[in-house]
Amino acid sequence: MAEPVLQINELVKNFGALRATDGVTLDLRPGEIHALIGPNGAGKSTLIHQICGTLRQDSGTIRLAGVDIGALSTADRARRGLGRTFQVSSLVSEFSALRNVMLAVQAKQATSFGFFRPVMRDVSLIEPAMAILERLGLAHRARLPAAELSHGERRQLEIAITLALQPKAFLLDEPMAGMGLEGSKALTLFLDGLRQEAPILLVEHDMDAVFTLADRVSVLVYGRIIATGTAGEIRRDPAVRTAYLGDRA
Ligand SMILES: Nc1ncnc2c1ncn2[C@@H]1O[C@H](COP(=O)(O)OP(=O)(O)OP(=O)(O)O)[C@@H](O)[C@H]1O
Repeated sequence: MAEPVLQINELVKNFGALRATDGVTLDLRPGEIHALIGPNGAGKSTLIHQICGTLRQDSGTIRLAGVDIGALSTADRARRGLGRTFQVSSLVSEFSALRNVMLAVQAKQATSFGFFRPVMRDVSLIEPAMAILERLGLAHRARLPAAELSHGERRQLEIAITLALQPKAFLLDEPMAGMGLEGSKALTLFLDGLRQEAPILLVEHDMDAVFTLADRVSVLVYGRIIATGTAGEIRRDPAVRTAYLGDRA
């Protein structure tokens, strides 16, 4: 079996007496979408925060492409190839959609080549940034300030920015939230192709998207993974049905 791109081992995080993640072990293999589901308060966000470094784990390890990143800053983890979208927007709202993506393209070039140039004067950033906006169906909105985009378009723009950074693994935290039916369908189709570029750890409440996309699903309940398997296996798992899915399976 291929080496995992991301390997999380026995991760623990306590908030006082509450154990929010309780020995979580999971991996992300090349080319896959691994969905993480579970009820509200199960510890999904806490886990994502630990992987990307905004929260430090109490114990356990996080390896990206074989390297232990568990003690690195958030920025260093991103530089090493952890591509994360946030539940809370990371866009510069007064900048155009295009300029937001150009900044990300430039940030990637700067880590690769070690220098910065003024963004808007750098025409070499426009073409790759426009190509990414086109892939997300946002090219026609390129010149609008991010603040004027719809909620769904801003979520897509965040993915565009993450894509521009050419990560080794994507961490997508509820990308379908607030997207509407058509938006969710389009994003599902897009994510289906995105896994070829880098594997995706997908935290998502939209079960249609999860069961359509995920190669594997892990179910987190009270900070522990109670099952990992294919969509079919998870749907049939009696413990999962009791703890979470019920008649949604
Ligand atoms: N900073 C914090 N301090 C104290 N408790 C926290 C903190 N962050 C999260 N928790 C608690 O940890 C548990 C896990 O919360 P978390 O937000 O990770 O769950 P979640 O699965 O992401 O939920 P949701 O699906 O609602 O986003 C909850 O009981 C929550 O109240």
